[in-house]
Amino acid sequence: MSFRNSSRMAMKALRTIGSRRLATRNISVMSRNVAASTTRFAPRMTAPMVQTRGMRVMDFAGTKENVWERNDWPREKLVDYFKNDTLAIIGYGSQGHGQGLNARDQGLNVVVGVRKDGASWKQAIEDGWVPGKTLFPVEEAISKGTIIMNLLSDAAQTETWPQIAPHITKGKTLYFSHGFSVIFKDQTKIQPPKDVDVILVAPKGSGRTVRTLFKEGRGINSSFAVYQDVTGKAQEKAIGLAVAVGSGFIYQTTFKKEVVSDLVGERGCLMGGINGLFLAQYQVLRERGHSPAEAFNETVEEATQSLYPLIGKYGLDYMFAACSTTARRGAIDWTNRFLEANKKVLNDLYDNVENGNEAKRSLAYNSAPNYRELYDKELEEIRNLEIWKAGETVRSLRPEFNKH
Ligand SMILES: NC(=O)C1=CN([C@@H]2O[C@H](COP(=O)(O)OP(=O)(O)OC[C@H]3O[C@@H](n4cnc5c(N)ncnc54)[C@H](OP(=O)(O)O)[C@@H]3O)[C@@H](O)[C@H]2O)C=CC1
Ligand SMILES: CC[C@](O)(C(C)=O)C(=O)O
Ligand SMILES: [Mg+2]
Ligand SMILES: [Mg+2]
Repeated sequence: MSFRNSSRMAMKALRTIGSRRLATRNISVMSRNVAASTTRFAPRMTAPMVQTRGMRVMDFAGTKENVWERNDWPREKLVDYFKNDTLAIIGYGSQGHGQGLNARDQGLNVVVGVRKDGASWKQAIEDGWVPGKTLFPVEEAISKGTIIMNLLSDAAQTETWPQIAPHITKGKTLYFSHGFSVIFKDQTKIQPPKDVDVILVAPKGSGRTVRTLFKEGRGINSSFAVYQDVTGKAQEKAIGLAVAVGSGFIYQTTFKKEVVSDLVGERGCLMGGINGLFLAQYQVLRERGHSPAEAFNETVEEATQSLYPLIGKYGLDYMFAACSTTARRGAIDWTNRFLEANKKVLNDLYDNVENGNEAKRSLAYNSAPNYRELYDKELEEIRNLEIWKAGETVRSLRPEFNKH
């Protein structure tokens, strides 16, 4: 069987995976297919080492970590567990929208709290939240909620805390999707009351993806953490809420570790780093006489359309194996140069996250009343860079946009 056929079959097999049980069965079929030409690059699955109710201890490359999964929280159990609760989603940005709609679709009691007549208020109405019934100004929503899910922007959490705090009364649960407000409390002044559970569920992906994966019947990976456990139920509640808002697998962390890794990740590989690397390569190719289309195809289009999805599905070794021996030789040889250069930058970044400099910058910038316009201006500048203008044209040629 040719490599192309075997990898196509492997892709198809992966797409059909609907549950862990199905995956376990399919994986051996898939491995056989891929093995025909790339024996050492067949996808592997790690079996759970221990299975107690609801929690698995998994071996991650030699380190054991606990993982919870949504299969242990079927919808009936969720509805029963939270039957006396009202989830108050405060803020309706990317996460408020994804988490709120998912929890509502799971059958839980959910209300949304945002500034009246702001952009989020209007969006919430479009998504079917009803003013006076399920959509309220922030303080009113908090007064109705038993689980207060603070999904305002991190800067707005600081700004609104003096108004919000008095409504976080004994017996309620305070929920965040980021360790930011609590960990950088020297700057945010957010000190949760002592008599409430304080938990975190942080989806490891955009709120838009939280919603789309849920609608596809899948779930996003999320982290959870407990900062304060007054009831003795904080952990169980966090895991239940993680499932309610659309998580598939749920990993344990602390508020500190979540916020530090998150701020590093988004400034590094996920957003800032990749932007910098794309730009650097594109500029070098252009400065050395290559056309915009060639530079874009060789930098972004091939990455996102061909190679990175292979990493996502099967791992880096599989992607390397799918490329030429010429490419592999060069890629392996040049890795260390990039590793060394980037580790310096990433260590610098980590220090600036850990010492609070990044939090300070983010709070200052995002507290500006015109923060949206400021970003719009910067994003407009990015959109107009030659690399992304060239990208628009390259994308327009894709079959889905070019039907004739
Ligand atoms: N974006 C993501 O995918 C992820 C976000 N997170 C975390 O989730 C939380 C929410 O983030 P995200 O969904 O991106 O939301 P945003 O950062 O986009 O915040 C949007 C909400 O904040 C409100 N808001 C902004 N300023 C104010 C203010 N001064 N007073 C009242 N409300 C205000 C907006 O209301 P209005 O429309 O009225 O201005 C809007 O509802 C954050 O802690 C973030 O770090 C975690 C994982 C991923
Ligand atoms: C990568 C950006 C993120 O941390 C996220 C989507 O996880 C965010 O803060 O939006
Ligand atoms: Mg993140
Ligand atoms: Mg983040």
